[in-house]
Amino acid sequence: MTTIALIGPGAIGGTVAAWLAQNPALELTVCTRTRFENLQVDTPTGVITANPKVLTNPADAEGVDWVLVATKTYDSGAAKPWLERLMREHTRVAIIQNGVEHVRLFANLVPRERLVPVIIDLPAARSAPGRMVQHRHGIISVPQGQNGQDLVDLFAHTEIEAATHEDFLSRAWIKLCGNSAAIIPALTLRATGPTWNADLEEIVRGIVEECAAVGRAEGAIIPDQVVERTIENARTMPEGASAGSIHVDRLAGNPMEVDARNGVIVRLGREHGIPTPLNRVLVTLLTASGTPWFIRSHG
Ligand SMILES: NC(=O)C1=CN([C@@H]2O[C@H](COP(=O)(O)OP(=O)(O)OC[C@H]3O[C@@H](n4cnc5c(N)ncnc54)[C@H](OP(=O)(O)O)[C@@H]3O)[C@@H](O)[C@H]2O)C=CC1
Ligand SMILES: CC(C)(CO)C(=O)C(=O)O
Repeated sequence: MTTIALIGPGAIGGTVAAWLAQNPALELTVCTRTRFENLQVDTPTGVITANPKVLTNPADAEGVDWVLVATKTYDSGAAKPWLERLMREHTRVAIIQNGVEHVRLFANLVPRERLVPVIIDLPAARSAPGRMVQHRHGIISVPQGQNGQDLVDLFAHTEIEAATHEDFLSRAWIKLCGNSAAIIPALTLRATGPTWNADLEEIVRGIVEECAAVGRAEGAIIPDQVVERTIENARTMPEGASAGSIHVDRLAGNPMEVDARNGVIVRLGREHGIPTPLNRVLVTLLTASGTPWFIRSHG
């Protein structure tokens, strides 16, 4: 029996946990902030359900073989009390988050040799605690090596396609290029397709080209088609479509992963001497437009 604890059962964590729980050889514990009874995911091939052990207090957690962290990047620190209880000498910790800083964010919490960064392409949303919709087929990418392969094996029974990659760095930056453009709909609260024009195209191109330039300086191989594909996706984004989790967070008045998705382009760009004026302006504006804490707390 392999024991797994998943921290952060939101859109991604809840979906991943429900898929893993379909294998009775995996003993799953879900570490949550908001209690729920069971998991139910509407997947592209039907509804799956699961009844994992649910914990709300880190003091109740015990050592496991694997910890999967699926909090937002801005909640990474919240995983600390859970990790302190769940980790034993052999425990490996997979970080399922967007961005390119999985290792940096958890460097002071998990020994590097037991940390597995994960990139997930899987559009999902949460309608209520424990209730998720998985909109499309999911893909998981991890670095090559024993840890990566062992994580991939955990997903063998699922419909999520997991694979190791020799050049994980490039996978992460290519995903970030796609994610970087979502800052526009998160800011305007409109799909980009219906208002597309040459000026908007120049802005989207600039955002993604800045991301690609910084990624390449970091050592990633990013083909030009990645930039063109991202522009095409933005150009054809239909009215009413969601641009993904950052857009959902802005609409819900939640904190946003602005720093992990676009701020990082500015920060690392600065280190490499690469100008990132568009990302800088948009990060500043989106950060300034975030819902103030007193509105979030008091409605
Ligand atoms: N949604 C998507 O389609 C995709 C998201 N991603 C990435 O995956 C990551 C997760 O995103 P997503 O699932 O959308 O985020 P959600 O906001 O849906 O879920 C985050 C979860 O973390 C939980 N959490 C926060 N703090 C704690 C804590 N102290 N203890 C336990 N749980 C905690 C939240 O609790 P609570 O239930 O109280 O809110 C919530 O369940 C992000 O990096 C995102 O960018 C990647 C690909 C697609
Ligand atoms: C665009 C998407 C859904 C891709 O998996 C994503 O990464 C997000 O919403 O954060």
